[in-house]
Amino acid sequence: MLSLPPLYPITDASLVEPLSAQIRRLGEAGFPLVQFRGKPLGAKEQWIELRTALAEAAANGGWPMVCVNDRADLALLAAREGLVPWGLHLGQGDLPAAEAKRLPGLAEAHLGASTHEAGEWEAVDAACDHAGVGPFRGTRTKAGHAAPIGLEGLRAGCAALRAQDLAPVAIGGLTLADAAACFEAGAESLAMVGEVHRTDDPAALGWEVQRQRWRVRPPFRRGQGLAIVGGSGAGKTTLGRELARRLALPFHDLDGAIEAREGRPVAAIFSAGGESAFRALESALLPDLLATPAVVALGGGAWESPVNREAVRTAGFAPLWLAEAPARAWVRAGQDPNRPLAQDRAAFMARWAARQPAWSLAPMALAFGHSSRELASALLDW
Ligand SMILES: Nc1ncnc2c1ncn2[C@@H]1O[C@H](COP(=O)(O)OP(=O)(O)O)[C@@H](O)[C@H]1O
Ligand SMILES: O=C(O)C1=C[C@@H](OP(=O)(O)O)[C@@H](O)[C@H](O)C1
Ligand SMILES: [Mg+2]
Repeated sequence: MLSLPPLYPITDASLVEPLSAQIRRLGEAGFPLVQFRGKPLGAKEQWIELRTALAEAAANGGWPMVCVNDRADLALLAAREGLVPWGLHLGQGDLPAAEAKRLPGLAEAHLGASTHEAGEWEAVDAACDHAGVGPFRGTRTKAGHAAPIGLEGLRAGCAALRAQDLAPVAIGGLTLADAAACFEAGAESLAMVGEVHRTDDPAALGWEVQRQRWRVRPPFRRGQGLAIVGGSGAGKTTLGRELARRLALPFHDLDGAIEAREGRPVAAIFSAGGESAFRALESALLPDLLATPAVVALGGGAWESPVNREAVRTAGFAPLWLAEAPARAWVRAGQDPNRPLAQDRAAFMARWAARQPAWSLAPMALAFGHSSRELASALLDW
């Protein structure tokens, strides 16, 4: 099943703040995925805002990922400009997902559907990998919506979607107080419009919703090995060491193991043999670190290799994507002399954007500005 963030914010076109500014602000707050919903604005304004948002995200490591609501035409236009959105969310009356998938540039886009009742829950277009289930309750952000489904409807909808391997997204007037019940009912993610724009601290809201999800569905089992993946400077090594200490498991840093084996720093390995020499060492050493349960922090590029991903999977380790905002990671890792691929900001961001689809295969952990210690506590609070 597709891995989604616990909280999925949606833009609100009734606000004074332009949609592109909302997306930038939510990305900076730490949200990896935001839905661009431009209704009821006209096509011209929606297009300007969408293009601005996607261009800004592209220059910032592909963060946040943007899912376009309704407008396959605008998603297509964006793709034609090389600004392929993360996904496209289609309502019952919009272009069918299977047709949208045929549009040039959108073959890889994540397609979502809106579902409101039995019948729709069981018959989602096979081109989709996630779907909204709602409305949970009546909401003022959407006029003329379907009847509220409540907790029982949500439970039935989520079960039907999960049976089709679709990630269920609860939607419709949700607040923080609903989070635990919605996750218990089977939601993978909570989509919010009102609550996320009402609060003056969306990061705190995102953090609390994430805690609720982890309490209901821990991201790994006790005793199970953990493989932390994500970009350079995300905090993988720091979090990994902290988690291992608390779990009383050994800690291995893949870069550290390589340096110990080679007797020289990462930068020296890169300057002597280039990136390919370093990648060969990563793949050769990783299986040793996965031999017994441990917390393993991978380097920023290690998860790109299908061989390494398979090694983690066959070892029974739980992968965890430490999904940090790349701008924040750059402040920490940028121009570190021992991180050869973190020297030029534009190259760092382009690499981040290219790697994000692979990282996002793993369940994510979001820091929202919290320390590694706080993140470790939240991850183990079950
Ligand atoms: N959650 C965090 N908040 C603030 N600083 C952090 C956090 N996690 C890591 N750091 C700091 O950022 C730098 C990079 O962290 P590191 O663990 O080496 O990242 P990675 O292994 O993902 O490249 C370190 O100086 C570390 O102390
Ligand atoms: O991004 C990358 O490809 C790299 C990241 C580094 O690890 P961190 O993610 O711990 O910085 C290290 O493996 C090497 O410099 C290459
Ligand atoms: Mg590291």
